[in-house]
Amino acid sequence: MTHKIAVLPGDGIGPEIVEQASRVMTALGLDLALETAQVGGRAYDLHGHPLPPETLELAKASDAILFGAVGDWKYDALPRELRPEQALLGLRKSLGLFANLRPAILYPQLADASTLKPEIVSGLDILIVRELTGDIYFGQPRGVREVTEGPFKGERQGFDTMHYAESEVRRIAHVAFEAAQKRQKRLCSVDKANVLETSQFWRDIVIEVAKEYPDVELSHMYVDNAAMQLVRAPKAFDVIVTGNMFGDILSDAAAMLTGSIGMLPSASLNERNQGMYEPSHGSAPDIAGQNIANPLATILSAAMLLRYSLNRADAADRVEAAVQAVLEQGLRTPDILSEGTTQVSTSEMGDAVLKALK
Ligand SMILES: NC(=O)C1=CN([C@@H]2O[C@H](COP(=O)(O)OP(=O)(O)OC[C@H]3O[C@@H](n4cnc5c(N)ncnc54)[C@H](O)[C@@H]3O)[C@@H](O)[C@H]2O)C=CC1
Ligand SMILES: CC(C)CC(=O)C(=O)O
Ligand SMILES: [Mg+2]
Repeated sequence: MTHKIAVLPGDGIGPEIVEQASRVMTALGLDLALETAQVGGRAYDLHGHPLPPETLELAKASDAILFGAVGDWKYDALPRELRPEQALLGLRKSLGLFANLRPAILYPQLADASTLKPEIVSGLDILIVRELTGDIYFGQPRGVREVTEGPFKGERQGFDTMHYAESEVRRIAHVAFEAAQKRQKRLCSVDKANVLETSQFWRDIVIEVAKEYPDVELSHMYVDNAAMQLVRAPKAFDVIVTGNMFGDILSDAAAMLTGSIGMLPSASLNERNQGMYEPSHGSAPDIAGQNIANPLATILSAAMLLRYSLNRADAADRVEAAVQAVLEQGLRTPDILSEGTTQVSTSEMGDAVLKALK
């Protein structure tokens, strides 16, 4: 059976890193049909919208999506609905991709690349489960309004709305408990229940769901402390489950434990295990077009695609082993370069992974 994969490179470094991941997927010799479409600022330039209908249709009709990144400073003055980032939010919402899995693994070869001491990060293997289609990123109403009473009367005020429905919390909690069952059976739910009603509600529901998973040890942590613990003693975590905004922030922090944000892949899944796979980082306009971005997060995202959406754990293992092999050979893009290693470009890193594929 041919698997249809939508390839959406996007902006900035997106096309450079997705090219390498596409090459790796093609080289596996599987029955895959890769089809590319425009998304983000590039789609806005060409079609007047960051998520053109043809791109959305292709994504919906595919078994899985390989996504690069979107965004560039030059689009920041556009109305919100036309900004490149809306394409990503639109895809997540339209496809119901509520479960975002962000594994933060420190490959032993990169112990020196992390900004943290090797003893703090060596052996690190944590999984952040981020809710992806709710929270303040999608809550309505939002906007800018005039204040009509109180100390700020007459001023303009920006506002957003944070909310979570019970079913939204339940389904992401189930994903996280099930993931924990397959790992060290420890789940930490991160919230801000000491301040936010939404968070207290989140916590109450997670405690209810926990009754179905007596074999998983559940703990709770406020997000400010979680940010601190991630850099103080990250190995104390196994699986973290959290809301959309806290997960966005904590996963960037976790990325630095692995040496670089260029190493952190992600899978965004819906209830049918259809998925969008993308690096956790953005379009990095500061390094775009220079052939220096790290493509490994995208290549590892392709491995997650094979594992979760195509049920090809064997092929995923091959890709992950090839990434390990190139790191073992000492090959590094500038973001993970350390003493005694060899600097390579984005495309040379892709070449090396292809060569290392068994
Ligand atoms: N999933 C997506 O498409 C996301 C898009 N963005 C967008 O990306 C643009 C830039 O946002 P930033 O906040 O700067 O975040 P960013 O993740 O693009 O970059 C942050 C820093 O990490 C570096 N970096 C990122 N990926 C790298 C890689 N593969 N190899 C080496 N270095 C890498 C960048 O050079 C930069 O110094 C904005 O327009 C933002 O809205 C941001 C986050 C996610
Ligand atoms: C551009 C944002 C909506 C996405 C983001 O920062 C992320 O998913 O990590
Ligand atoms: Mg982010």
